[in-house]
Amino acid sequence: MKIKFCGIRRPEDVAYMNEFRPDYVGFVFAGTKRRVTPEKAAALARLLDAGIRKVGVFVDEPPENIARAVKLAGLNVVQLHGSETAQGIERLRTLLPEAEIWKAVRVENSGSIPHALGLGADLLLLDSFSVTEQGGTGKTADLNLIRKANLSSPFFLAGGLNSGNIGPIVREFSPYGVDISSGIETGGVKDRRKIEQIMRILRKESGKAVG
Ligand SMILES: O=C(O)c1ccccc1N[C@@H]1O[C@H](COP(=O)(O)O)[C@@H](O)[C@H]1O
Repeated sequence: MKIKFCGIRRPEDVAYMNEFRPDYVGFVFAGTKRRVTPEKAAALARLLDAGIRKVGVFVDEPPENIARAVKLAGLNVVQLHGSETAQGIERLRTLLPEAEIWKAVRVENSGSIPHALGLGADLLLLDSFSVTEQGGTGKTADLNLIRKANLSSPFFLAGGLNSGNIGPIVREFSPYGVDISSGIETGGVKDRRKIEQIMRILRKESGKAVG
């Protein structure tokens, strides 16, 4: 099972990533408290272990701006967390033929996942829905809707995952990967102890069932 830690924005956060080595780290380019500029992401990316893949999180950003950030910071994956369309994704593929494209689904109702499956992304990332925020909410996704969707393609699971709930959730859903942001923070900043704790749980779970 792949592990992504999101919302990296300080050199200390990069040091924690290099120590615990998730598969992916995410830089948030949307206008939230975790936002970094492409230049800042590039500076942090230079400190990151070369074996960790870099994800850029964007919300309804024009494809040309996304392409600029990807090239500047050397990102491997684009995570689209807004209401992006199939045409937007097609345009991104033309601009960034090498990048993986993930579509985040803020799971609101039974139509959310089927709609996203038709957009042509490489992978879906299932997150919680909120009227006021577009991601990084710390709120658990609607697991009943995810259960009912019975997805047959690999997906990332996100939304309020933390050391208290992640074990049973990954056991039930066997996601391709998990994405955690709020659950490894204390007082709005990444917390080394929480990262260590969650890595311990995920390594144990991977050894057990998820592979
Ligand atoms: O983290 C953010 O601030 C953010 C802002 C806008 C869009 C997405 C964002 N993060 C993504 O949100 C999910 C869930 O995060 P959490 O664990 O519930 O805090 C995750 O995929 C982040 O990449």
